Amino acid sequence: MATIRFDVLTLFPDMFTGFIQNSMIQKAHEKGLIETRIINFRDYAFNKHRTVDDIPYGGGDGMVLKPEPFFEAIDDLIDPNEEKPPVLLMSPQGERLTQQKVNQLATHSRLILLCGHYAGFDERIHQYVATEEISIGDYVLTGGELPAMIIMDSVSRQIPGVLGNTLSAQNDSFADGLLEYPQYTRPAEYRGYQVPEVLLSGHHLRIEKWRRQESLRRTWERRPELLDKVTLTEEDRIFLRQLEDQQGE
Ligand SMILES: CN1CCN(c2ccccc2CNc2ccc(C(N)=O)cn2)CC1
Repeated sequence: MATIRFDVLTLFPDMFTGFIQNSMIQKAHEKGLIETRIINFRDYAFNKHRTVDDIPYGGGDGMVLKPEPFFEAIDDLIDPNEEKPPVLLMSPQGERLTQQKVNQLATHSRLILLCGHYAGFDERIHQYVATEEISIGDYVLTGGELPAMIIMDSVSRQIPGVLGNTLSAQNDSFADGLLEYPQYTRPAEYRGYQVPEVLLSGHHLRIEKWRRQESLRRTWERRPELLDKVTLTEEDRIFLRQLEDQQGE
């Protein structure tokens, strides 16, 4: 029994082959934790020429995705007696994707993702097919396929058992709201560039402290607005005050 299933409606199913085969999703597939169905919504364009798009009413450039294929596909995918799963429309006008949103999406057993192209979707798809709209960021893409893969990747990571060591999903920086601390590996010195001594010390408490402080420092330097949402210990506050004092100098 898969713990989550992704149904993706797209005109470019081949875009997903490499992504699915070369990611942890493949292993999760084999473990039966994740199922994916990539569906070409042109298969649901039952008009004579199987067209999925048409010119916009009111004039203007570009082509708009017709409602029919999406309504027909959803009717085929969703059993009317079942509770309707989230139908996510990937668009620049959507709610910004955050780790919190990802975690919430991961609680569902099924997600349907709508990938648009051309000039976008007929509004009736937004209104009556999609249950919510998601944007991966404030920039324009040619289609919703990459945003759909981002949803699949980020949500899959939150499914227990998908990542080998479940700890790594919980320890993700965004899980505690801070940016990730610096990582190092061998050699300890390379072209004169040294790995911080503390990491070679084997003192786990000192290493943990150093990592927490480096997460705080990096967040303070690059994304200070994230600090408002983080639960800080007294020790954290002391460290941040030191950073502020140093900046004052
Ligand atoms: C020139 N316009 C063509 C139509 N398009 C559009 C409009 C509506 C839905 C999907 C798309 C596909 N594009 C996306 C999709 C998502 C994102 C995101 N940020 O999540 C950015 N772009 C917007 C751009």
